[in-house]
Amino acid sequence: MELRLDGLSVDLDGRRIVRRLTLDVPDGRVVGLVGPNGSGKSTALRCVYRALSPDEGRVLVDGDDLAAMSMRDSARRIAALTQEGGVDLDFTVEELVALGRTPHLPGARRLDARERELCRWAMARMGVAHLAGRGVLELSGGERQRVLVARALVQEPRVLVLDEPTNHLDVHHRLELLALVRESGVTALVVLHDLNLAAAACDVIGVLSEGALVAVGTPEEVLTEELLHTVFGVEATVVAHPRTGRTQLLYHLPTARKEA
Ligand SMILES: Nc1ncnc2c1ncn2[C@@H]1O[C@H](COP(=O)(O)OP(=O)(O)OP(=O)(O)O)[C@@H](O)[C@H]1O
Repeated sequence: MELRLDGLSVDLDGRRIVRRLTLDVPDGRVVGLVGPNGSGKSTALRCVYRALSPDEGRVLVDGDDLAAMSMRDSARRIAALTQEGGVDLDFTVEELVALGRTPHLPGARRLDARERELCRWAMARMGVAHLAGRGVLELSGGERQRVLVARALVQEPRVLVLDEPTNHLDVHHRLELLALVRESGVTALVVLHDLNLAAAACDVIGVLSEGALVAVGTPEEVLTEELLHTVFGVEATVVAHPRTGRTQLLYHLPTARKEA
């Protein structure tokens, strides 16, 4: 299933936050959206999971305009792991994970045996099976994040939208999560701050700056020393990973300016 952001513009409080953003996520590919703080990444993603309607442009899923779909219909196709998808009700872990099935449950139907097995699989896959009976409010930030990923998995989405999914996760779980997204074959659009993780995990990277897409291509094409300097204001040396050959960045700490 392919996702297309087609000329999206978003105005908030009279300010244009996203400017004519067009970006394709081909079927089964992982596309990263990166950019400095405040460049409009989360705002663009919010249009995809329908927390916002764009002022211009459309979001297309396999050519179908999201705006013309029912919320339930789009929730069957798209799962989102968001910054605002917090948990404020005291569900147990297994209850929260089971809620991922909601878009697929007509009326008050209960989970069937396959769906219960799917929930167990997702909790095991995210390493939270041992927390099944615990209240989600008692979990650490990283545990909770992994529970939310398990909930997104049981939704069995064709498109996954992830806003900074590695927040709160230790390095092991960061790598596991991105490997899982890659292996799952799901079409994924993911906002990442860590450019080395983006380079390792994404087929294509789009770079937003002040709401506009200023570069798009493979990590190797996009993550140049010049772009890092002009868009992010950092100095870095671009190298090829000695084992995988993929682009990686070695950052230079800014030199402290000496007082005159
Ligand atoms: N509801 C809102 N009302 C007004 N302005 C908003 C609103 N939400 C976001 N903004 C502004 O839009 C701009 C882009 O915000 P957004 O969260 O999309 O950026 P981002 O690229 O995801 O940033 P970060 O990397 O810091 O998470 C920011 O200047 C922000 O202050």
